[in-house]
Amino acid sequence: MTADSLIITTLRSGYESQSSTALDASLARGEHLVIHGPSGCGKSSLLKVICGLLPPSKGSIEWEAGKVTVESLPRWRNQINYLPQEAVMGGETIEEVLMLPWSMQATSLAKPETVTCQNVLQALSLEHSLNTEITSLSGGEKQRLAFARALLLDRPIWLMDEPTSALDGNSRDCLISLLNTKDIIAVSVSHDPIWIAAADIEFDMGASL
Ligand SMILES: Nc1ncnc2c1ncn2[C@@H]1O[C@H](COP(=O)(O)OP(=O)(O)OP(=O)(O)O)[C@@H](O)[C@H]1O
Repeated sequence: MTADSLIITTLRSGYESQSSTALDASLARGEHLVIHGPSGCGKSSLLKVICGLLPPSKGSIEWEAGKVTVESLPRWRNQINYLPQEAVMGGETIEEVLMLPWSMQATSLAKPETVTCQNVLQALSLEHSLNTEITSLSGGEKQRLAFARALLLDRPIWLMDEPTSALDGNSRDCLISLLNTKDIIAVSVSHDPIWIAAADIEFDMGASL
């Protein structure tokens, strides 16, 4: 494992069944861990613990050779692209949504050029102008727009909850190919067998129930 590996040790949220196995994983750049299992077994809660949105009931997360603690949470959150089940828009137009991290000063990256924004939209087959109203987008388009913003943010760790739930097969395949080109660590929660098969490591939360 290299210094920028993500090491998850016996992690539990406390919302899973007592009999389920805790999560142990070591992920290097370029690797994707997928968490799957029956509805309600605690997948989203575990992902929220990895995000730092919920405290763990047990276990730890290590990144760049340091444990993620309450003190290091702000830095940890700056490493993460969190894509929750319901895509968070935070703006009225595509441009406002893409620029949310910059308008909230949540990143020190330079504001992307218009052409860069147009390129990420095109990479996700979003053929809309930047001033398109969000209310005119479908659920799948909103999900892809959240991915476009994540691409612009260019963070090393992507945490995705049901990333393909609103996508058709083509969009899902496009997203899998796109993620494979990125030098990121990905952890996702999914019920989608094709998404699960495309990941490098599987964690079946239902296996020990
Ligand atoms: N903040 C909370 N307070 C109380 N119970 C919670 C909380 N968060 C989650 N739970 C409970 O923990 C269990 C696991 O929920 P979670 O959303 O993590 O499951 P999941 O495996 O992701 O489900 P699904 O596949 O249906 O999205 C559920 O019974 C849920 O009601």
